[in-house]
Amino acid sequence: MSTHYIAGQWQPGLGESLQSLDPVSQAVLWQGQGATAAQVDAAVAAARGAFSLWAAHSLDGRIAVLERFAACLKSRADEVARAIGEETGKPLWEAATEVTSMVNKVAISIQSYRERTGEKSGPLGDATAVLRHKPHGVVAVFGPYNFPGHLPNGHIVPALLAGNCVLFKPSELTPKVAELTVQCWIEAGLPEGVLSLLQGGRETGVALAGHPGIDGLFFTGSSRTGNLLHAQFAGRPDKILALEMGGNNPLIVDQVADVDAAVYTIVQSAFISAGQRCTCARRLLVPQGEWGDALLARLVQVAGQIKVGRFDEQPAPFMGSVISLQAAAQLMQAQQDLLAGDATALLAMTQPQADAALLTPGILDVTAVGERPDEEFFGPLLQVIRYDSFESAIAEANATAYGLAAGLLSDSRARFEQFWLHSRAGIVNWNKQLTGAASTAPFGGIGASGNHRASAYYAADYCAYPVAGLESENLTLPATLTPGVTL
Ligand SMILES: NC(=O)c1ccc[n+]([C@@H]2O[C@H](COP(=O)([O-])OP(=O)(O)OC[C@H]3O[C@@H](n4cnc5c(N)ncnc54)[C@H](O)[C@@H]3O)[C@@H](O)[C@H]2O)c1
Ligand SMILES: O=CCC[C@H](NC(=O)CCC(=O)O)C(=O)O
Repeated sequence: MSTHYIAGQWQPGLGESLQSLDPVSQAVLWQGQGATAAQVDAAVAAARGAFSLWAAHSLDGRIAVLERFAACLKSRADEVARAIGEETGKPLWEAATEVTSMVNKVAISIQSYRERTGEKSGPLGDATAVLRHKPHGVVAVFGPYNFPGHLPNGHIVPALLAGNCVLFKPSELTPKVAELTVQCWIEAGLPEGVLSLLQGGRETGVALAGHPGIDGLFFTGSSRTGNLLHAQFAGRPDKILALEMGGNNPLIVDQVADVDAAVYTIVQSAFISAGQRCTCARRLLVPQGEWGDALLARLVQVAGQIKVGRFDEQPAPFMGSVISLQAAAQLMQAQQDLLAGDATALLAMTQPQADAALLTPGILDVTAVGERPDEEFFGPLLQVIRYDSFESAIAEANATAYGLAAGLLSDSRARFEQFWLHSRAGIVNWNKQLTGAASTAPFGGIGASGNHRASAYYAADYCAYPVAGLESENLTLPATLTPGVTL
């Protein structure tokens, strides 16, 4: 069984049994065994062995491999999109956009590498001041399930471009997409050992994160896991750790002229990917009063008509399933807990079939809930909070330990400027949906959402370290010697 790719060879796993399931039909899509600590050791050793040659490759040589990878993905786009749809449940149209993002990541990373971590030099006295960048060495990449192709790719592409060797541990819920991605790297001609694929869950993750042979770890996933990794890396300033984590993202609605535009933007913010994007709006802040009541009535009407269905259903649904029956059950429980604590269902989230992870959009008014949980409910469950002044809406928006994305829908520039000044988040949008961030911009959050190492366009920054130097072709005595030295 080809489960792991280690030292240029596909090999079976020797660890825990793994299966990935179609979240709707529960059909088995992939099965194998996770990588053991010994297999992690072998992959780290292969990467260490491959590092100096890969780092010494010319930049053009590494770019050529990346471009062949992008070409392979393009030629297998339908197959990869289908695997994404099957494993995550997201509709095919959306899975296709994920593959496009993966392809585009290559050109964007090359541009970013040159701009942010390329070479610079200039005269300084009788020498040349030179700035170059070097790769860290061997880095681990941990991916989440919600973008099983695009998000690990957002670490892997810039890491390889900078000359690092990579140990890729995808989410245990999406091994098939990871396998297809690695097949493309192999087809692109990546030298042996430069990239390994280690499938597995927590056990494999723990073995890899704690391995003394890695120089860094680039993580995208939940704040819970990210915090564990942060604690594990404490006292290790020699290792680089980039954490891209979750959010409890606020979206403030001001009294705007175009109600339908507001409703559409809220739907795209809260319910795309069945609410399984780190940037999804979790808290909708709506003014008290008649205008706010009318906006919510329209939102409930539109959200109640959203088409939910299997990833390959035709006509296409807007929302697919959540990742698993377990995730669906947890979300249903979260809704029940909120309702038990004084929330009101404006539109109850439902699970129409007990044996499928399809959920319909849910909208709860939680204004009356005394102690609102500052938690990320990673699914189609939107919490509404009514506010009485714009200042109190901003305060409410900031009432979170997270700080990933925040947005404002308002016709007033002055209000946007006030919001921008006071909001605490790495992404601050105005009259645009919170989701769908551009790869040509940095992407990261503050607070519990990240550790100040933004990804996307700024991923180049954590993939290489700067080396500054003073250089001169000849060693010469300076014209004036310092006092007290005679030659
Ligand atoms: N900020 C971002 O860029 C971003 C992007 C996408 C998703 N996310 C977040 O990711 C979460 C959803 O993804 P998920 O559920 O797959 O995240 P997760 O934290 O459960 O898993 C992420 C990865 O960590 C591994 N892992 C889990 N426990 C581990 C441990 N104890 N030690 C080592 N590795 C471990 C998993 O196997 C997986 O590969 C959401 O919270 C979402 O907001 C953030
Ligand atoms: O689920 C979290 C990420 C969602 C996505 N963000 C990006 O794609 C950032 C750009 C990049 O990483 O290249 C979104 O905002 O929808």
